[in-house]
Amino acid sequence: MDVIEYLKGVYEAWIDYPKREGTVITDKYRIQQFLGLGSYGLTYICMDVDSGQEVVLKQAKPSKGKVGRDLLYREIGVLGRLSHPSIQRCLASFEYKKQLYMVTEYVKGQTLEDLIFERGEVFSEQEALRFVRRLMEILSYVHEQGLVHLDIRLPNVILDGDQIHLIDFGLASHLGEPIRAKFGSAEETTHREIAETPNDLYAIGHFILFMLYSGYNSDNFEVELNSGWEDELTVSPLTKHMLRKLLQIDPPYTDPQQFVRDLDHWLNQ
Ligand SMILES: Nc1ncnc2c1ncn2[C@@H]1O[C@H](COP(=O)(O)OP(=O)(O)OP(=O)(O)O)[C@@H](O)[C@H]1O
Repeated sequence: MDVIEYLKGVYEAWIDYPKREGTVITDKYRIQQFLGLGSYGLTYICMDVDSGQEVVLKQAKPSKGKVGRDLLYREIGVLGRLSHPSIQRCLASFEYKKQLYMVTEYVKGQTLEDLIFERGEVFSEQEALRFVRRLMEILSYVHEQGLVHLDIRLPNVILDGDQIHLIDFGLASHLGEPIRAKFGSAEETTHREIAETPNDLYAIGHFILFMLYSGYNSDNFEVELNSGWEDELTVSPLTKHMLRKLLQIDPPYTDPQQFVRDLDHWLNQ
């Protein structure tokens, strides 16, 4: 690494350094906990001191400059179009000391990633398909609004009691738009795919595999997920059929409702 790159890294880490707990933004949002540093934002749990409500505050990463702001503006625009009990509402957006912020509802509960990998939750085939059927209701709503989520993954699905929430609309695109790869990722400049519902269905296929592998005894989870799930998992022929279509091994579902019909058929048999 040359000296310039090194100094740039040090400078970025310094300007992106998370704010301390207790810091108050615009006299209204008191920072309670830093949640994480994403590809273009810093996210905190805050207390809205006026309403006493816990909210999530996302700040565009200062080091990403205009690009970070544009991506956060985009996410604000996407959330503004959505109104669904399982999707966090955008409560406000504002500029403060030349920084852009977005305020959304705080979703309590645990991500599917934490449930499976930290708490060791195991999902049977039926439980996994029932869960995904409910997730498809949320996703169908998103698709009906002309959007594709493009980041359906275990950490972006939260279970709060019996309620499922879908979060992280940072990559969401309008149907037919060219897909932007995750900011800073290796494919950033090479991705040319168009955003379509099968992109989300493909991710749903992987999502189901992760849920089904929760009951699989092995030390080498990742490797096996990418290789022989058809040999390793014992699932019904219809589940295998659905997975092969979702994962585009067989001709994919062109309409998500075809998948929902197959799911309903499985669940009602
Ligand atoms: N509304 C929310 N309620 C609860 N937790 C949230 C909410 N929004 C984000 N989080 C959590 O905050 C953390 C940071 O989220 P954020 O979307 O900023 O970045 P990321 O998802 O980690 O990265 P990237 O932006 O690169 O996808 C994640 O752990 C996420 O689960």
